[in-house]
Amino acid sequence: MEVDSDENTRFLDGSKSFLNWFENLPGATFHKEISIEDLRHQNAGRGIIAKSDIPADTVLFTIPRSSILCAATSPLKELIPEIFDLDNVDDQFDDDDDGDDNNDENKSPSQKGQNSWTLLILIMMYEHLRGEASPWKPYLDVLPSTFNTPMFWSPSELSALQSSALVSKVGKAEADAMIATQILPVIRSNPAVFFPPSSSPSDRPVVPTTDDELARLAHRMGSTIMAYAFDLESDEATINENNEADEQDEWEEDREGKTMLGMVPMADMLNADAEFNAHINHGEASLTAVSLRPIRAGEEILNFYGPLSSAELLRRYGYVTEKHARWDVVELAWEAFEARLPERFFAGDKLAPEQWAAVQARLRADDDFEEGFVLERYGPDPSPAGLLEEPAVFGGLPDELGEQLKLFFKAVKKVTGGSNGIALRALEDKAYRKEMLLETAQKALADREKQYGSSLEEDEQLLASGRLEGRERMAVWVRRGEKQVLREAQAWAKKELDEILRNKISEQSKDDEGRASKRRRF
Ligand SMILES: C[S@@+](CC[C@H](N)C(=O)[O-])C[C@H]1O[C@@H](n2cnc3c(N)ncnc32)[C@H](O)[C@@H]1O
Repeated sequence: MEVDSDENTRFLDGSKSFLNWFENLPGATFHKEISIEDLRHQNAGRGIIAKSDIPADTVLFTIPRSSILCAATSPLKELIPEIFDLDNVDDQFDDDDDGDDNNDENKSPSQKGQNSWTLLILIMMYEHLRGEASPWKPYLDVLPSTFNTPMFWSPSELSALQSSALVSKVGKAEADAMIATQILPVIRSNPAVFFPPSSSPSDRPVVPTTDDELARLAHRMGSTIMAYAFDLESDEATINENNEADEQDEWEEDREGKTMLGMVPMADMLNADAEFNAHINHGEASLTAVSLRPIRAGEEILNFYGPLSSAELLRRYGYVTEKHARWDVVELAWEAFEARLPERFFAGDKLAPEQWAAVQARLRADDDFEEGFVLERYGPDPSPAGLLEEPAVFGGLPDELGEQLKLFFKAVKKVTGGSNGIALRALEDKAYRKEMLLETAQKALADREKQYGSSLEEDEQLLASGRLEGRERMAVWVRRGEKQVLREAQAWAKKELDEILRNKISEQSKDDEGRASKRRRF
């Protein structure tokens, strides 16, 4: 990657000032045998490298909690206390069902408590707009201003994902709506807080003035949070669970199941992979990065972002790695599966079109009805030392798909008044139902594969050619991974069906032998 020399200098100076700022934080430590390095040549921004061999269980750096940028440390809490009111959260965009939506309908978004996500966006925007006055300035300066997450891809870049479910999860429209209704009203209602008259205007960044500019800044902060922020666990968590909560403990949001989100300087300089060698421990007064195993000189110090598929890694962090492919998944819509049912199972025992429609409606009205199913491999998580010790293999279709097939046959039985012989047999005979499941799935999976615009082999060739770069390569990587899971699922279903067939043949020949020996005896 060509980088101009000014940009290069800014990048390297940014790392130096950040480290200098960090090392001067009261309570911070930074191991003398590690360093922040420029990894742009491998499209990985900054990362931390071991300068010499480091034993296991070494504290690599310590981050005092007071330096974390979050609801507990932000001065915004004194300036706009109402948005910190966690009992009065506008959860329009909070997609968990924890029932903590205590909206007062008469209040404007600027008077309501934010969820941890929107609150941190506001906190970061506030610090950004403070410029030199922000105590976090050297840290904010090394955070990214551009991203490779699909949120920022053009329609043509997105089209390279073909029919990956990732396309529907990018969430650009939802993010735009969240910014318009949750973020901008707070900023517009508090101009003196976000745009104070500056004694020295050159100290402040170019101030975004239009809604569009502010929305762009909010997107940038939202995407930074997505790729950089930590859920702040607390050592006090167990105490709190025992109902002996220290009311002074600001490190826990007092909402069940939710921890505060925070930006943790230095911890977020660690890149990550599915095999890793460091872990962030959350202590009471500080967080520490600790080596999980011996790290050799020159090795990158890596964290773990979780067992994420390539698509999810790309969606949240804007990169993909070979090792994460073990968690690749593919989604199969029930509709695609159902489309393959009539031809085979009702060929001789047909449902009239109106009966078929009634079955579909009945099934979809069931509380347990699922629109789609996730196919995944099975394999152990990384070991405590951060190593993957066994490969992940495709080991079966989701149980829920089999359960929904049963539900489907119950609907057929109901609609036909118990006159459809195939449905009756399928409900009684588990082995028969399994065979149907496998045969139908095999066809539906082949159909799903065809929904992508290119074949697995073509994608493999493309990736092997070395001609792909950046976003296009990552898109091809994601769709190739999904097709790979589809192939493995089809191979698995075929193997299972072959075994059923072999068992049937051997049962048959046992029966034939039995009859022959009986005949011989008479
Ligand atoms: C928490 S930050 C890590 C520090 C980051 N490299 C930086 O320069 O600020 C997460 C971001 O780092 C990059 N990243 C992390 N691990 C990576 C890896 N193994 N390969 C490439 N990029 C990686 C991605 O851009 C991701 O969104």
